[in-house]
Amino acid sequence: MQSIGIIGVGEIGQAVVEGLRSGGGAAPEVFLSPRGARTAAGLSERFEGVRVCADNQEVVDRSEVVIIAVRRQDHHGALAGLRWDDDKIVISLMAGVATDDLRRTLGTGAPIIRAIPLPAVRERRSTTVTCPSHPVVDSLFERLGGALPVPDEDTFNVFSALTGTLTAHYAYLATLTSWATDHGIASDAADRYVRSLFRNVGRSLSDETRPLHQLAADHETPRGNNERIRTTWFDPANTAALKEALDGLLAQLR
Ligand SMILES: NC(=O)C1=CN([C@@H]2O[C@H](COP(=O)(O)OP(=O)(O)OC[C@H]3O[C@@H](n4cnc5c(N)ncnc54)[C@H](OP(=O)(O)O)[C@@H]3O)[C@@H](O)[C@H]2O)C=CC1
Repeated sequence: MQSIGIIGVGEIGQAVVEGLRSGGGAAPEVFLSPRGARTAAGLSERFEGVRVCADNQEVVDRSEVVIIAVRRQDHHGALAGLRWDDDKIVISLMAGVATDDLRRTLGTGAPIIRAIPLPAVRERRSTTVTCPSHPVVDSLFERLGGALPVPDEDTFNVFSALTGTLTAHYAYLATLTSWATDHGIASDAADRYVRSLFRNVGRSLSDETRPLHQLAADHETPRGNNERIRTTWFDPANTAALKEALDGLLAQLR
């Protein structure tokens, strides 16, 4: 692939460009849409071969692969009226926009692939779910940390819902910290300790030989403190509430 365009240069668009340009190797030319002007200008200053286009049509015209990374509510405004040749490859990062709906908006027979890269693609450390599998798209995301192709949008939406749990995890950690400060611990000490605890959890997750339930068991002394919190807080009602929230999100994504 020689050229890649990005329509919507925000948080995730920027991370993709940084990932493509970090780590060396031949990188495609990158053409950016002009909105998100400061971010786009910053990227073109930092990286050779990254240019800001005059408008979204120029991004499409100059690129073999076009990544759409605008917010769902902005996509009609960003895309309506653009002309797409059928030999383009379109990658949509927008959560909750079905491929058939996007095809109607774009009015093209070009392949449309949905993908869920996460900000860690900037360090080439995120596994990106793609749907359906496409050799060019999968090899692009392999380069950014790994591709996990899935065959249909029902499956894709389940992964998309899982992605929606990330900030709840950070909020959980922040709640632990604030509980400690309520008990008189200095907030910087609580913050430092909670980060240290869960950084080690992150490291354990890299060991893919142990299933997740076994990781939990391996960290738990029978009738010890961890078992107590797991069974008194993460009880069946709490588990059901989490699954219900995920079901609600999945229904909205379909
Ligand atoms: N953030 C993430 O981790 C992930 C996000 N996504 C998806 O990617 C999409 C973007 O998310 P995110 O990067 O967080 O959002 P941001 O709000 O950070 O970025 C969206 C960008 O789109 C730009 N934009 C708005 N309208 C237009 C237009 N008409 N033409 C060109 N660009 C336009 C905005 O410009 P301006 O600033 O000028 O308004 C902004 O720079 C969403 O659909 C989201 O679901 C998918 C995977 C992960």
